[in-house]
Amino acid sequence: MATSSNATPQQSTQRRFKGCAKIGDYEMMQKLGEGTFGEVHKARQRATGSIFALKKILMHNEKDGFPITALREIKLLKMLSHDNVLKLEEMAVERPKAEGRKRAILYMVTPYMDHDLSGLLDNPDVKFQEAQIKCYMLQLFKGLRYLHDNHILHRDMKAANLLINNRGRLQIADFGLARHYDEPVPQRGKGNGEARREYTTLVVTRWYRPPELLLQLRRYTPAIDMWGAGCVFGEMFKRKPILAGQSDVHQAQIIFELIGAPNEQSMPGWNDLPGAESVRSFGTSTGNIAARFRELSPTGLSLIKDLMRLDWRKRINAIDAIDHPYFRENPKPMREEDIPHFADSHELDRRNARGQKQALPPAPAGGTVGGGPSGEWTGSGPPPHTWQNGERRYVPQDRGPPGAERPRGGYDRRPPPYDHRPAPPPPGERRPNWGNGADNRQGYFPPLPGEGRHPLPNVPRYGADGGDRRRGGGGIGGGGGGGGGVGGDAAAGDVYIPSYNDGHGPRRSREPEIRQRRGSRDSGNSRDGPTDERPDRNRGYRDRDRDGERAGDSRNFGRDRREGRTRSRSPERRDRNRDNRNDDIYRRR
Ligand SMILES: Nc1ncnc2c1ncn2[C@@H]1O[C@H](COP(=O)(O)OP(=O)(O)OP(=O)(O)O)[C@@H](O)[C@H]1O
Repeated sequence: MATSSNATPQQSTQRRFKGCAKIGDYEMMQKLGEGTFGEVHKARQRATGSIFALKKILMHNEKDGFPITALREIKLLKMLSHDNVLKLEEMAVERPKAEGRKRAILYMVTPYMDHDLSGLLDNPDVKFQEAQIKCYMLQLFKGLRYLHDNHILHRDMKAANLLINNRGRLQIADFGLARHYDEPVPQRGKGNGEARREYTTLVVTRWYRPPELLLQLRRYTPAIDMWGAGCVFGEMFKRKPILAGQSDVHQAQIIFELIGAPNEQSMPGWNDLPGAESVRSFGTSTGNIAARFRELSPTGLSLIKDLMRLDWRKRINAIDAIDHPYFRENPKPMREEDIPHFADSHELDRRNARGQKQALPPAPAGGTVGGGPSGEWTGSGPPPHTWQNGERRYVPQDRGPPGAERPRGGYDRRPPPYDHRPAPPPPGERRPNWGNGADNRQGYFPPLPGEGRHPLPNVPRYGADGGDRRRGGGGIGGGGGGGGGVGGDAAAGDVYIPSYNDGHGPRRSREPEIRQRRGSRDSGNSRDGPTDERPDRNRGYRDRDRDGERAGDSRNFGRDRREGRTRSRSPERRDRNRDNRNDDIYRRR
């Protein structure tokens, strides 16, 4: 009989990516989730009876072609193999039929996971014990250590992207925003280092977005994922997102209320970041994290503080987080097999249970965080930042010098001298081939619009006008510039506008119209204005789509693409079409 999660992660990580199946090989059972880019369905493989999750890659507008985020996710997941990273088993294709659809629909087939963390925390029947939280956090850190060690930034760390099964296994999912990290990987006891190249700041769902991204630091590091892990850690205790900002400015405000306002000591260089202007008036809060997390022991509090350090250079890395004393004190982390079983809980189930068709509105202003001083140490024993041990453990004070300077804009395919290549993977772990000597990382992933170099040869690009187009006059609301830009040098132009020569001569650059559109958006403080206030399900705001819009990519995707499409096709008709497509896949049962 098919049980849930027949395809165990352990087995699945050892199985090789198979290739492409037909959608008819699967029997659709129920919808598990829907996001900006995919709809996830539970399905039974007819031949084996095993249960899988099929993520249908939504093409909001067929003319736009295959979404670049899906392409990235597939490429990455095919390469990765770790117990705490969701495994892509195969792709399944649904061929076009005679009803007018020209393109095939593609599905990513992954092991079925009984819960996502967001759904689980939202389930009133589920109570987490601290030992269980420790077990999940350790697994999360192991997954992150594997990703970071392999030069991958996830860039969308949040509870809804952490999948859990009834055998206590946690896996990181949703790699649509992930990308290769072109810098030295984090080292034990040395925080997350510093980046030399620039990336787009328009990543990470707002409620989980770190302060440096809100202030538009482009040279960010794996520390952005560690901040998200800190938010998830807190969320497991509070059972709801701990920093539910209503706008980017508000997000920064509630972060500084919780952690303390930035200063040269707590966040060196913050004042020079493009978004600093908007937060200068926030006052001098000393933070209230100790009061907010009274349920945590001093070491637990020290872990959350280490994860949520404003200084991204000193934020704890995944290697050191695994070794944190919190995991050695009682209660000890529960063993995976001892974690109780729960009824399947996915974010969508919870939303349906509440009868919500649309996502919840975000928390009201200042609703969940803030009020009350007390950033000071209130626990018994020594302040957490002084802990040390004689072993090779986390030593917050000793960060060491940053790595050697890397030539700007360089796309040297040779391993740079500072590139600490990871040790060979343990049995059962697969690494992307850039970790195995074949350093083809550049061009491996198609860049999101606005960052990196285009992987395809001979595709002309526009927008490299030499100007720094960071918008917004230094305010958070102005939106960040895109990362890399042409040739990876954001300063040389952060607008990415591919022009596809369709045989009718070169397309005109859309730059003028983009400038115009930007101008109007900027003046309206658009990132915080009503047009941007679109809840991402009930988990904050999805920003990956802004990459597309911001960059003025003719292949605009995500929200903006859908908004564009709304002009010609009503939301009702769009929903009807989607429902029809769903009817179609379920009819095959
Ligand atoms: N393998 C799986 N097993 C069970 N549920 C899954 C699986 N993969 C995804 N889901 C469910 O579907 C939801 C959305 O999945 P995912 O985040 O991959 O899609 P997305 O379109 O990228 O969403 P988002 O817009 O939030 O990024 C998850 O939160 C989870 O509830």
